[in-house]
Amino acid sequence: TRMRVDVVSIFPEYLAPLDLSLIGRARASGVLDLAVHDLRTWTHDVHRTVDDTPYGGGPGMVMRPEPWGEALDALVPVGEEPPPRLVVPSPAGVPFRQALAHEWAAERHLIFACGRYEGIDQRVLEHAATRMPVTEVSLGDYVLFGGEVAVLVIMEAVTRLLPGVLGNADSLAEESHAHGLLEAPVYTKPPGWRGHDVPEILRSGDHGRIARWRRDEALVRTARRRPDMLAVLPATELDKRDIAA
Ligand SMILES: N#Cc1c(-c2ccc3ccn(Cc4ccncc4)c3c2)n[nH]c1N
Repeated sequence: TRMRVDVVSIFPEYLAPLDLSLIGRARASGVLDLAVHDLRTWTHDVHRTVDDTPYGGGPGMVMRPEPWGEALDALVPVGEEPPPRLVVPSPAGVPFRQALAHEWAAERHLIFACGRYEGIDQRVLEHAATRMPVTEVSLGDYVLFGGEVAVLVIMEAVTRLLPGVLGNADSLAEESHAHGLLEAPVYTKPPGWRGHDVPEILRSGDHGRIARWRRDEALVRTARRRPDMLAVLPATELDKRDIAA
């Protein structure tokens, strides 16, 4: 197996979609070995308590450190080399981007800690960092209820980069971000649909002109929707299209 992934959550059923489609195939093909664990496995009281009131006051509850400590003890064999990476989705995390997906696709073992409530006692991450690399990561500037959906997103972005998971046709989708622009629009049959026609050029068979048309469309879209992406393009890319303002 190329990669082992452990996910710990108080809502393990939230991760059920990881059994489906591409990720299901990656697991069946043996390239990905995934296990989802219920954090309450590592509680010992009759109510299986995972949360408590926050020191310093404030609204909501905080996840207790003890169950997380025992969960990580159980999931990280002593002396595992290289150590797993602990990924903790959090509103206070670093932005999750394709570069991180590529980095994490090269890991042998990932452990995802799904928080709920107001988050996980920070000492869990501090203690884990003495044994393994720890990354607090955020999907974006909006507020979720917990880390589970972030793990679904991250697992999709990482799994599709594992060898053999993408058919070569899909891998082109990955390429298209390589030029640092948004993708051009896509079309398929029928050529005319509800009065809307496919751009003639795409049916011309002139692959040079089609490539240019797609790049122009990608640039226009990027300029309109993500000007921030253009700001970081190497100048040569802009000069190529003589659109430098
Ligand atoms: N990744 C990611 C996220 C989260 C996120 C992730 C984990 C947890 C655990 C608990 N919460 C709820 C909460 C806690 C504190 N402040 C606000 C909300 C989470 C939110 N919100 N937005 C993102 N982009």
